[in-house]
Amino acid sequence: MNTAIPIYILSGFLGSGKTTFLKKVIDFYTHAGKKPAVIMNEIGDVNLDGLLIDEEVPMAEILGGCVCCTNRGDLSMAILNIVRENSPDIIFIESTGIANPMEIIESVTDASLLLEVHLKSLITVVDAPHLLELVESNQKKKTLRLMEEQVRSANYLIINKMDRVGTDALIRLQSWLTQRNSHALIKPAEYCEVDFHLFDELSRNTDEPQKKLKKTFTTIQQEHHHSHDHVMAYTHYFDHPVSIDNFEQMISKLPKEVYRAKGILRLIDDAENITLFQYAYRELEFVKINPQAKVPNVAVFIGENFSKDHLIVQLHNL
Ligand SMILES: Nc1nc2c(ncn2[C@@H]2O[C@H](COP(=O)(O)OP(=O)(O)OP(=O)(O)O)[C@@H](O)[C@H]2O)c(=O)[nH]1
Repeated sequence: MNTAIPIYILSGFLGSGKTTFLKKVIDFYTHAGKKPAVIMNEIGDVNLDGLLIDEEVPMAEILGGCVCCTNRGDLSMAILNIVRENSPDIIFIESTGIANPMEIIESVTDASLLLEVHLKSLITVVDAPHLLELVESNQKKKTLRLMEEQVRSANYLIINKMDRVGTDALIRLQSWLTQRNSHALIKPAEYCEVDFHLFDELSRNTDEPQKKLKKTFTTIQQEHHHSHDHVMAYTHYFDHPVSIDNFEQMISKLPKEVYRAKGILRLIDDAENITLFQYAYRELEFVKINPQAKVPNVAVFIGENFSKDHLIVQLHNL
């Protein structure tokens, strides 16, 4: 059973409703007897959103810049500290409205090299009237491109502020979103009021076999989802040392959709050392490391729409 602490990244353009969602999802988990923790990143030097969150909830703030551009190491450190100091059951990271989620995913996976956390889901909130206006003005503006990035990386999309648009707008937005991300679950909402039981169930099932997941989605949701093989990051913990030859072979057979992987290995032929591996743009690199604290044997794979099930089989054969 996977005991790693689940991490959820909350993305979405400035003012789309991330904090609104965060407050509600925290209440939901707190009432369910769980201990959530929050990491907030603000471009400015103060965190006003943090004031909206119950002070009992452990919170770390990264202020004065966007973690995706300048302070990536800070986010990994914030995760490490919050886990060590507060032992949460679940962690939410609220990114700045201008963050590129792929960079945040990198920081989370960096942290998962050092302790048992794992990226569970990326939720993107879109502001229905704002997005509609940008889309229909038909201009390839920077903001729209950033929103597209945020939409593409999500596996749960909330079309928020539905009180401000009509049903025809919803149909147009759903079509626009599905064209950019056919794998995410799309939920229209007012004030981010979504079915949190369903949200929790779907998040939990992300680790379940493909078949069961599909069944859950189709029975409860009745929306168009082609596949839930779409994962942003898969974290695998090894319970035994691996052979370097087999490992290299496995990496060489990775589909092109897996564009990044990294991890810490114990190698059969080099049992006394700990080896860090890095894989990017089809190049694999090994570095011996000497960590001060205990580290897990772990590999993290990042990509778009790759088959997690297929990868798991390859990893189990190592
Ligand atoms: N009309 C309307 N307003 C909403 C809705 N959801 C959130 N808001 C309001 O929109 C504003 C921004 O919401 P936040 O939750 O702070 O948005 P955010 O994404 O955290 O904003 P940043 O931290 O600036 O990126 C607040 O005033 C909310 O009350 C909605 O569904 N409808």
